[in-house]
Amino acid sequence: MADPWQNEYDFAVQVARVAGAVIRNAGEDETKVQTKSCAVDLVTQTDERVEKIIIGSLKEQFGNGTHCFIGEESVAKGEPCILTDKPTWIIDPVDGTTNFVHGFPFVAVSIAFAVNKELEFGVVYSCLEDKMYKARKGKGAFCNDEPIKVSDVNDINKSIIISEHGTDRSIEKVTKIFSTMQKILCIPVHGLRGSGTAATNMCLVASGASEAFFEIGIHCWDIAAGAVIVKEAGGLLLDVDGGPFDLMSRRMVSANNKVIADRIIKEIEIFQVVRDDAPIQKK
Ligand SMILES: O=P(O)(O)O[C@H]1[C@H](O)[C@@H](O)[C@H](O)[C@H](O)[C@@H]1O
Ligand SMILES: [Mg+2]
Repeated sequence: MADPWQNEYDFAVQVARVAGAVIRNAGEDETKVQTKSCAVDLVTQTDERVEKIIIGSLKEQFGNGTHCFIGEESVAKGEPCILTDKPTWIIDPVDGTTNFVHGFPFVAVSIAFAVNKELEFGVVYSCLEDKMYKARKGKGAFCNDEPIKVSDVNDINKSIIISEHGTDRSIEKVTKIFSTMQKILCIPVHGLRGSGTAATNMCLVASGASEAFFEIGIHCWDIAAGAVIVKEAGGLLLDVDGGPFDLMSRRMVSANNKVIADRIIKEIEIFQVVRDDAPIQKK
């Protein structure tokens, strides 16, 4: 049988490359900051422009009305964030907006595609490094067309773990986040890292540079593409309580193997976040 989503996959790679070039070439004016949910949740003209370019091209190519779109900036403007069974594109035009604004050199375009609520492929273009990560369900994961795989480290004491502190600065959440990081650091692990972009963090796990990345408070567009890439590189995804991974829950552990994942999960202090697909008035 012909591969049903190959055109979509190939096109997503092309669009991500175009989007990455727009980000790389953004002028000073296009890095001027506005804020969204709070003073440290940043957005620029570039985030909005790149999302329009991506969704515009996808609609032009596959625009017979059958495809749905969940994009970070569209959702910020009130579009629904509901994953249905329909073919759905899940897009973060600029993952690592804070990095982008500051010239901190990790910024990614993240494009995923789900059908029947199952992720079919993911593309993460780390555009300042010019690294194109991609994976298609059942077909392996690649960086710049070279196969990648997760690390084979089983010993937590020999691991590098990635986490992020996100944009919620309530003292209760920040305390839990740093308490978790302290406990993990003191296991001890070789190191704790964070690139400032969830999509890139997941690609670092997929390519074996880090054993695990976890975060509470990320959104589906930050991690959907990375989720396919980690899985196809031989890794796994779990909820922060060890249960099954739920893309809309804003909680995620991605790891090279179950031994490392379980050891990290033991230390995670969970706090409440509102699901991506919660009714808008409750957000
Ligand atoms: O908002 P963008 O798209 O830049 O993405 C987020 C990152 O991906 C998170 O890991 C990170 O923790 C932050 O929440 C950051 O906002
Ligand atoms: Mg993001």
